Amino acid sequence: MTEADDHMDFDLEVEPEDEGEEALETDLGEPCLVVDDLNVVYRVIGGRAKKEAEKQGAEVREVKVKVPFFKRLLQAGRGHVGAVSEIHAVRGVSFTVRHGESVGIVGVNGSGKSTMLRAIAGLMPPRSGSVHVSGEPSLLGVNAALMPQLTGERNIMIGGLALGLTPKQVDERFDEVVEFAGIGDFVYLPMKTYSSGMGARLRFAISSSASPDILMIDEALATGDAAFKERSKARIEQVRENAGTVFLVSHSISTIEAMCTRVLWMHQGQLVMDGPVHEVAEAYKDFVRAQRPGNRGMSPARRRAHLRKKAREEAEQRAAAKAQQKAESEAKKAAESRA
Ligand SMILES: Nc1ncnc2c1ncn2[C@@H]1O[C@H](COP(=O)(O)OP(=O)(O)OP(=O)(O)O)[C@@H](O)[C@H]1O
Repeated sequence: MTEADDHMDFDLEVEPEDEGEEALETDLGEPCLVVDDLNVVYRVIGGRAKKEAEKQGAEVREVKVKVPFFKRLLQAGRGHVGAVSEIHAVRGVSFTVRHGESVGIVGVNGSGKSTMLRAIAGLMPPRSGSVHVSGEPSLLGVNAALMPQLTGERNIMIGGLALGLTPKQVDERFDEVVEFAGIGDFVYLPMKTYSSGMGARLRFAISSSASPDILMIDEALATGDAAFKERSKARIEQVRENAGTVFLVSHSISTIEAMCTRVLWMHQGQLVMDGPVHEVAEAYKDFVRAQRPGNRGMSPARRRAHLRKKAREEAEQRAAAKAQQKAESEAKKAAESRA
């Protein structure tokens, strides 16, 4: 992958453990989350974050910050801190989610997936728009509470308490959380000594231990082996059966297909598609393939011709299927009238 392509690190391969797997359909309840015209903006100083965001296609603009006269006097001779820019990470996103839904979020690097989850969890104030949640949004609440300098053991207690469990309930679930995270005796060491995968798995294990109303999983599943994924899937189904809602951000489309019923596709901070898992997954895969270096070289005219040909083929397939259906139903009617 070249540097220019490194924001496209998604995975279209079907993982062996995801082969043929689909999320269970459950009865959907009342809406539990309404995101209404959400806009989230980061303010950054200096050029690095700005450049990175521009490379990822985010909307970036320089802002003029008025420095009061006395501050300018105080800073005189100290050099300036650099230009201030605003990165518009989430742009006018609206959707509603019902109890029991399992929602995947896809999009290339920097498309705003994590920022949106952070805003839903109340960790990022929106610039405008609103998020209405009924119930307790989990994971990130726990993330905020955890402390890297403390042992996994202490963090399980802190995280459990943050999720509303009593100390006795945390004690009862301790072994299960450690086993789920697969971190063994590391649980007695400070979390800052963990690999990023171990940390992510422990956070997921803690967050899902209290059957939260809304469970948010940001890439944690990518850090586990097949057995961890299997345990996660069972945990996700359990949360949904208790009418909870699951959000899953993943770069692995097969993980999303195996675990979600609905997908939101974000691009450059905007919601470009929201629909049933297979519909959005197919459209996203097409987009990813078209972005691959070989295909990106296609001239606009050739790409248009390619898309026209594809649309024609699909229309022909649909017409053939319809004709066959009609012929079958006429044959059936004829057979019935003969009988
Ligand atoms: N803490 C931050 N400060 C400034 N800009 C940020 C910060 N976090 C994210 N951004 C910028 O906001 C935009 C959206 O980033 P975000 O991390 O939400 O995207 P993402 O889709 O989750 O990406 P990835 O798949 O790489 O995790 C990007 O342009 C990113 O550079």
